Amino acid sequence: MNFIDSSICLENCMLASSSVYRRQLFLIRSLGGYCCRVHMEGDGRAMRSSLSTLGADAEGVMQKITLKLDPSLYKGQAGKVAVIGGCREYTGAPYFAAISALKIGADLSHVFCTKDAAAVIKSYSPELIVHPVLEESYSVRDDEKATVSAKVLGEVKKWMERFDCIVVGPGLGRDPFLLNCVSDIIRQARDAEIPTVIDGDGLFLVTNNLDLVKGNSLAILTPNVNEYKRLVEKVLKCQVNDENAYEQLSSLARSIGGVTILRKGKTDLISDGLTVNEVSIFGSPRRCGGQGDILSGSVAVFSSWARHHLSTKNNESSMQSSLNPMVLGSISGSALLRKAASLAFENKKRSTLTTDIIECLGKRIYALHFDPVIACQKLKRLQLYIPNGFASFSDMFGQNVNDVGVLYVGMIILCHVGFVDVNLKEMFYYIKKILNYENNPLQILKFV
Ligand SMILES: NC(=O)C1=CN([C@@H]2O[C@H](COP(=O)(O)OP(=O)(O)OC[C@H]3O[C@@H](n4cnc5c(N)ncnc54)[C@H](OP(=O)(O)O)[C@@H]3O)[C@@H](O)[C@H]2O)[C@@H](O)CC1
Ligand SMILES: Nc1ncnc2c1ncn2[C@@H]1O[C@H](COP(=O)(O)OP(=O)(O)OP(=O)(O)O)[C@@H](O)[C@H]1O
Repeated sequence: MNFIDSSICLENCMLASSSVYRRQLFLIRSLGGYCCRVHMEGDGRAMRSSLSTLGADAEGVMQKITLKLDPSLYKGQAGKVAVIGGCREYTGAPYFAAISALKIGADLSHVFCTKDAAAVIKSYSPELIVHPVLEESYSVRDDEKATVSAKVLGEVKKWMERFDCIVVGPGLGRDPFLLNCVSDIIRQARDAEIPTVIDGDGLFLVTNNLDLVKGNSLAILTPNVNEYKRLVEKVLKCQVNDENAYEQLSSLARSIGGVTILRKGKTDLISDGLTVNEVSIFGSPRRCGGQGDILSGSVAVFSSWARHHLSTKNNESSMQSSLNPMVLGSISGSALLRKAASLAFENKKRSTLTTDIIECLGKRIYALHFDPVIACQKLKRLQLYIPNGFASFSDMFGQNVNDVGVLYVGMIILCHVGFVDVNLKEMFYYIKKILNYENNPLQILKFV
């Protein structure tokens, strides 16, 4: 009997000893990885597994893959995404997904929806590029269907290759004619090798037509509790088994040919069939509708950035190719949504709505770029400006130098991330980061 500390949930030892496994483990850790403890029995089967993931680790992944703001970039290089969704009933969902992508940092965000939904979505935001191209059965005669369907596909095709990622499903509805057209769009994206996040009614569609995603490693499915249940029943022909959640998820992803699945819930679980990762950062106790839509928009942006990040690390190219950008994008999207939801809840409590969470996305991304080196430089500079700062702090608070130092760092951190956006728990996380930095001025402070 042995324990393996890994980011991979395995069904047999052969996989555990594979070079792919070891590479993934090494690389995920070097990206700020997370820890999954799988309990292996003598015959190599994973009998019981428990994951322990630190929020900060998922944040580390997010921080590494987040595209740096760079003056040499031109419009579009930070990401172009499209949401395929929005019908008579649902206009909020595609808006939430598309606007979240923009707020996180994508340059352009498109929505392909029905004519009924388009005017409404445009009225929510002038930032979105809205294409009123989808049709529902009620607006198309039977004899027109083939022509209309070809026209819809043609309209989307004109744009498809420009996108870094598409999200299919938020607020799509379940009209059979519309879903038929969307099936063609999913095939088109696959042919063009465009990463595709499938959410909401898109999952209803692919669960009944698995061939649409089977074997597509650029597809990410983001099922909620109902959608996951339907997928498990359809693919694995059994019930959801939470005792065996990691193995079941991994087996589901493998059965659909290596797609990435982000199983949403109290803890988000992410698997591409080879690895299982969890994100359990504290989010919000509010379960208002639309949070899954924010997630799908976020995952789209982060997956694009992860692909970019891995493709530009030339010196490590052979190793980097072992990492799945879809998994990294899913981890990051989940972490960001949860952190934004937690901040929104701090401000709005029970009245927290999806739009409040969206407003917190940017602040959360900004807080990510906390750099202990820069913070320490600022700290040193501040000492020059307030030469008696430490003494006066001591006088004021009657505390010893270490406490004063911590307060001092706390002040800098608060300045750095913008006073209101850091809760106490996070402040300690940042302070810890500074203390771990070898040139930190607190080393000097200890001797003052
Ligand atoms: N503000 C907005 O615009 C928002 C819009 N949203 C959008 O709503 C859509 C559905 O997403 P959701 O997450 O409510 O679906 P989910 O939990 O699987 O189903 C719950 C129950 O409802 C039922 N059911 C659903 N659709 C049905 C249909 N057309 N016709 C009949 N039954 C249907 C379903 O039944 P079942 O599938 O089990 O038969 C289950 O029992 C999706 O497009 C999403 O993006 C959300 O993002 C929230 C914010
Ligand atoms: N019990 C929970 N505790 C904390 N966070 C949760 C919980 N359940 C879901 N979440 C978070 O909310 C996000 C959305 O999950 P949810 O299950 O609400 O999706 P959804 O039903 O598809 O959403 P939507 O209303 O947009 O359709 C998930 O990524 C997850 O991080």
